[in-house]
Amino acid sequence: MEKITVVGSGYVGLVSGTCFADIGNRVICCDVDPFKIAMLRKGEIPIYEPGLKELVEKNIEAERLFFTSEIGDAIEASDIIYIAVGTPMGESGEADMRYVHEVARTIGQHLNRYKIIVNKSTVPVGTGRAVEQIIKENRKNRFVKFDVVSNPEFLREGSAIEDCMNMERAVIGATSDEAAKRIAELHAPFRTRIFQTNLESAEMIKYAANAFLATKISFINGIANVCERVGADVTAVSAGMGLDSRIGGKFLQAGIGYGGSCFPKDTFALSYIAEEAGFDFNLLKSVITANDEQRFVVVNKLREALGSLQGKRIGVLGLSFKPNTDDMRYAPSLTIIPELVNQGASVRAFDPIARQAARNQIAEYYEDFGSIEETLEDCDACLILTEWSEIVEMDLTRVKELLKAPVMVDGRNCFTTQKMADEGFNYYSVGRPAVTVGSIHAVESQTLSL
Ligand SMILES: NC(=O)C1=CN([C@@H]2O[C@H](COP(=O)(O)OP(=O)(O)OC[C@H]3O[C@@H](n4cnc5c(N)ncnc54)[C@H](O)[C@@H]3O)[C@@H](O)[C@H]2O)C=CC1
Ligand SMILES: O=C(O)[C@H]1O[C@H](OP(=O)(O)OP(=O)(O)OC[C@H]2O[C@@H](n3ccc(=O)[nH]c3=O)[C@H](O)[C@@H]2O)[C@H](O)[C@@H](O)[C@@H]1O
Repeated sequence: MEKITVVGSGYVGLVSGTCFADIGNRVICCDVDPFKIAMLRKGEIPIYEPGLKELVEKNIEAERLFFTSEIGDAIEASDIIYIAVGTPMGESGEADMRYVHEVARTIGQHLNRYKIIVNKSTVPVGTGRAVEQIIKENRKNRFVKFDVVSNPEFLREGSAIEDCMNMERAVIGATSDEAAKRIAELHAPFRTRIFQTNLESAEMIKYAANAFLATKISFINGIANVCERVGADVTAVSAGMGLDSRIGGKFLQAGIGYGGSCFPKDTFALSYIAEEAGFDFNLLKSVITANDEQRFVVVNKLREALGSLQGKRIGVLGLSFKPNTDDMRYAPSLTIIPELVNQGASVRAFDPIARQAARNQIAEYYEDFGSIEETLEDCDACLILTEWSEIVEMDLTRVKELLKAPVMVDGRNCFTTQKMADEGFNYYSVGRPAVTVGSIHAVESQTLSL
C-alpha cells in the first residue's frame, strides 16, 4: 500500500487516482477548484465517464480515496505525488506549463520527507528536470531528498477506466533506478508491461504516440478523399490495409478529423518543440492542416446534396468530439455548425450527454433539442457528427418520415452504403460512393478464411 497524492482532479487525475485507490493504495486527490472537490466529496462526478461514479463511490466507502483542496497538507501526508494538472495550448501552440510549475513550487514548499514526484501530465521534454529544479529552489530543508519520475497517461476518454485498469504499457522514466522500481511496483496489480527509460525519452514517448495516432487519422482521411474521387470505399481500404500487422487496423476510421482535449493541442505542442529544437516538422504540420480542412468535407457534401445551404434547415446529431464523453474541447461540431450558419442554414442539434457543455460554447448558432425525433422534424437534411450508439441504432424509417427529404450526410460512416440504399436514402458519407435513391450497390467487402 502506497500513500499517494494526486494534484489535479480533472479527467486524468480523477480516473488514475481512483484506479490507484482501487488496487489498494491510499489516495488523496486534490484540486485548486473548491467546487470540484465539494462535488467529489459527495460522490458527484464533474465529468461524464462510464463507470467512474460507481468506482469513486466504492473507493470512498472503502476509505482508500479522499478529496481535498488543502494541497499542502495532502502533499505532506503522502510519499508519492502525482502531478496531473492541465497543460493547455498556449498562444503560439506551445504547451502552457504554468500549472505544472505552480504545483512544483507547492511540492517544494511542502517537502517534509523523501518523496517521489511523478509527472502524469503531457509535458515537453525537459519538464522533469525543470520540476526537479523548482522543487530544489523552493524546499525549506535542502537535505530532504526526492526523485522525479515521468509516467505519462495513455487513457482515452469514454473508456478511461478500462484503459487504466488494463493499460497496454506503463512508461516510466526516472532520476533514479530505485524510484523507477517503486513506481513499476505500484503498477504490478495492473499486470501490465513496464517500459523503463530516461526522463526525457518518457516525456517524448507521450507526444510521439499521440502525434502518430493523429497522423494515422489524417492519413486515412486523405485516402478517403481520394477514394471518393476514384470510386473506392475507404472502409474496405482500411480493413484491407489493417490486415497487415505492420499497419494494424486501429485508428484508420475515416471521418471529420480528430478533436478532443489532446490530439489537437499535443500535435501543436510537438510541432512547437521541434521548431524550438531547430527542426521544421513539416509532416506533422500537414497532419494538423489536413485535420482542420477535413471538418469542411461534410459541409461540402451538404451543399452537393442540397444545392445551396441558404435557407435550409439542418438537423445535427452528435456534438461531443467522440461518443461516451461530454468533452467538447476541439469538437468538430464547434467549427462545422458555425460554418453551416455562415452559409445561410439554420441548425437544430441533439447530443445525448454533451448538451450543456455544447451550449456553453456555441449556443448562439443552433437550437438545442432533447431527442433525435424533435431535432430532425421538418429538416432538409440530417448531419451526423458523433457516432453515439443512440444515433447508430436510430430507427431509419422514422428518420425518413421526419425529414422533408431523405437526405443524410454522415461524418462518421455509421451505416453501410447497402443499408442506406435499401432504406431509400440519399446518403453521403466519408470516403465512400454517394448513395442516391435508386442507385445500385456493390456487395460489401469481406474477409474469407480458406
Ligand atoms: N483528458 C485526457 O483524456 C488525457 C489527458 N492527458 C494529459 O493529462 C493532463 C491533465 O489533463 P485533464 O485531466 O484532461 O485536464 P483537466 O483540465 O480536466 O484537469 C486539470 C485539473 O487540474 C486542476 N489544477 C490546475 N492547477 C492546479 C494546481 N496548482 N493545484 C491543483 N490542481 C490544479 C484544475 O482545476 C483541473 O481540475 C494534461 O497534460 C493532458 O494532456 C493525458 C492523457 C489523457
Ligand atoms: O493524450 C490523451 O489525452 C489521449 O488522447 C487520445 O484519446 P482521446 O482524445 O480520449 O480519444 P481517441 O479515441 O483517441 O479519439 C480522438 C479523436 O480522434 C478521432 N478518431 C479516432 C480514431 C479513428 O480511427 N478516427 C478518428 O477520427 C475521434 O473521433 C476523436 O475525435 C489517445 O487515444 C489516448 O491514448 C491519449 O491518452
